[in-house]
Amino acid sequence: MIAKVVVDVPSQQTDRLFDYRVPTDWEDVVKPGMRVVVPFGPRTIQGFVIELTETSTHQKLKKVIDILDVIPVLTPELLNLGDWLTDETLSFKVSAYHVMLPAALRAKVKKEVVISGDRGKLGMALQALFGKSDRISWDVLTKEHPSLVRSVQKLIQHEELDLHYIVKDKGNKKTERVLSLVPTDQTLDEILAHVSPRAKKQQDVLRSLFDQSEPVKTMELLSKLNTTRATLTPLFKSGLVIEGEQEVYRDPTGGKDFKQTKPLPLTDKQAMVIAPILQTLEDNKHEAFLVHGVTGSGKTEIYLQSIAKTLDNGGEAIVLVPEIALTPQMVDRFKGRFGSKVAVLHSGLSMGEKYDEWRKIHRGEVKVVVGARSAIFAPFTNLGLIIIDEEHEASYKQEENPRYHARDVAMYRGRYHKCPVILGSATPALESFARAKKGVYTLLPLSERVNNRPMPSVNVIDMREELRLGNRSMFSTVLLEGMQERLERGEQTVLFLNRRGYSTFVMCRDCGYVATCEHCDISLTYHRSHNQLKCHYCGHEEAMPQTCESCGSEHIRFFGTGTQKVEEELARVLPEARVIRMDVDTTRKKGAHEKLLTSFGNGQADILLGTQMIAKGLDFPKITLVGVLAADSMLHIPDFRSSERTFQLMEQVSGRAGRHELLGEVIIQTYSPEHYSIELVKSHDYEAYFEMEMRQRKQGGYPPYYYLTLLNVSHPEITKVIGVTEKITQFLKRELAEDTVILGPVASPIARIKDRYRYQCMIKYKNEPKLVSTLREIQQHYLKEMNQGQLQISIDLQPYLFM
Ligand SMILES: Nc1ncnc2c1ncn2[C@@H]1O[C@H](COP(=O)(O)OP(=O)(O)OP(=O)(O)O)[C@@H](O)[C@H]1O
Ligand SMILES: [Zn+2]
Ligand SMILES: [Zn+2]
Repeated sequence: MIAKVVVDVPSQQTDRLFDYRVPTDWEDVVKPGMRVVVPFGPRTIQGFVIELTETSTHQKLKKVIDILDVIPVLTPELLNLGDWLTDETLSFKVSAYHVMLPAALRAKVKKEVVISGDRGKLGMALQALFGKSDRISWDVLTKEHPSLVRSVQKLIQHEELDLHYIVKDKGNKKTERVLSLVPTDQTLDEILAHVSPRAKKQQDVLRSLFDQSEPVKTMELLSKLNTTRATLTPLFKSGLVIEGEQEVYRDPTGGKDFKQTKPLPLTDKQAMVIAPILQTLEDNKHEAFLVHGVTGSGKTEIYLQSIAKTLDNGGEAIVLVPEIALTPQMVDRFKGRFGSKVAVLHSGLSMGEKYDEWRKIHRGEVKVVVGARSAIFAPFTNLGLIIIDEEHEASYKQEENPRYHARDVAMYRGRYHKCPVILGSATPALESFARAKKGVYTLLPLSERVNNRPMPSVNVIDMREELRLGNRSMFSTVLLEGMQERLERGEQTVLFLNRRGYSTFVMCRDCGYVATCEHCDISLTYHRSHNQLKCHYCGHEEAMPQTCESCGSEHIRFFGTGTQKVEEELARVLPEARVIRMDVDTTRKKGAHEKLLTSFGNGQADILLGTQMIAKGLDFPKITLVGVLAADSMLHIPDFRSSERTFQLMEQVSGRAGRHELLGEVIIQTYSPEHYSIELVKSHDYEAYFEMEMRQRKQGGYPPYYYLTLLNVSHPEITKVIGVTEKITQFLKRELAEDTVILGPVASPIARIKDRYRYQCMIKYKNEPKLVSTLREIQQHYLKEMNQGQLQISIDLQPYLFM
């Protein structure tokens, strides 16, 4: 038997299948989707078995050296998906498979086969191999007793044996020690007779264990009986008690209890929206829905009840939430409804915790996954529903290879499993809403808040006018009065500072010199806590200069507004207000995010001040005022989506106000009050915004009217970068269709990062059948230079970042 293997070397030359002979003993063991170890040149490396065949066109095949899994880590569906992903994103096959798996599986792992059931079921040969021990090394098994692997695999499937991973790094599974009596048919009195009647504690241990059918945690028993390990030693010696290890799942929610919630009776509007979704679940068919529901319209309850129906049908569900919105409050809503059937995957988990969550999915122990982007690859085999909340979020696009969008993967899996995909948002991506209008997605509008609670009123303040009236503070008069009022009434304020593209840079007031990073063409950010300047691209740090580097003036100051500065200003103008600040600096510690939010929810603060991370998911009844400082800071980023992002963010932030009984008010401070992306937030009119923005996109030739591809070239030498980009542009112009637009070569908006110059070229097209093959040709042409030299060419077929 021949295994066709993708080896773990992400490069162009190795991006194909290699044939290896499967040792006869393992012909029944090896399955597609398993990881194996194979010889490759002088080394041995990991690989994925993709296919098994009987024949090979090659003579003299090398053999598979080791197998790393007993149950394939990639299902047949995921193997196909990997193929598709490779084509869609022009990435290497092995990168596509790796993105679907937890990082812990990449680490070098020692494994042990451990007896978890009845020793008697093992058969003679295995019993002999285990001897008195309850475990054997996987290496010893596969290297010295390859013929026993098949029976071990079967026994693992029947849960008589278990495979334990001993990872040296953090991906380790946690185990705890457990005690049990050595099986015997003696009565309790007979067992007790083995120890001295004066050894009370030993007797207590035996008595406690006698009543138990399951092993008991050592630590718990010792503390319950108020004794120490010394008590156990004679019991081990006399062979009455044995100690083993049992896997404990690390609990990413910290062992917190969840209040069980019941489905709410749906409002009429919610009922209308959920009906067609339930129907497709009933019919087992694929359909894509776009739930366009204003903030606070009860989208989450619709998700919850759709999931409940899916589980009733025996299916599984994936819920994607943007990383930033994967707040404890959000997770609680799913755990509260579905309890231990829910696994949670997000970047805050350690490698080991992620691995544990993934294993629960792989073993079918959970039915629902709530997670960020990569949770879309959850290895469910009976997927019944996929939900993407806040579907407009840019974080659903991965910005490294494979550069996939989770929405596309969701549609692929939805078609494969014949199940519905729900996209939900108050402010859908322009592309999605356009598709819904064309009927590609079924549009389900929810235009009112639950129980007809009004949308918050929005007041746009022109900060230029404030300045003219002599107000130099960062708070407009209206906002300051608004916050004062909330303080008096015991209500809460959320202050949002839009930091994207607007950092605290250092500038000389005399000559206008701006401190920039010496490796990157980007201004340095001032960090007050260490009085330091930091580059957010390469991490370079330097001390805050005393004098201007360019003219020597001492009038060098930092500009712009950071959360710390706002906090200081608040302390000055509203000294009695209790403020919680949430930004990268205050939430770095694990659990800090949750702590801050909980104390705000408990009313321990009057003002919550923060960046993007407070824009979503907050649902607190006492928030009646939302203030936005510098709404337009993002508008000037050179990106055709900057206006769309501004509108989406303003709507999201506004949505935090007045979600319950109390009325909400929003105050937006801006220097561009007339811009439609800010103006239209006043009326919360998404459709009007959509029409305006679509006109702009049509004019500029941007999505959804055109498709885009972005090619980025970088190298330490500028002449090299320009030369290569120029050649590529010429080639593209020759090869691609007449009406395809090719822009470039131009310097990237950030023209240098980490001492590498960056140039780009953009392709705009409507229909370009030759695109992928042409791009592959370019990759092939520069193959050697990219592998051996300093040249990098990255290709993004669906760019979201233009820096
Ligand atoms: N049928 C219902 N009956 C009573 N209350 C409901 C119902 N559905 C939802 N709610 C409540 O209304 C509030 C808003 O609902 P939810 O958070 O689901 O809205 P959403 O559309 O997801 O909002 P956002 O997009 O702003 O996050 C919540 O407090 C929720 O508990
Ligand atoms: Zn830098
Ligand atoms: Zn100067």
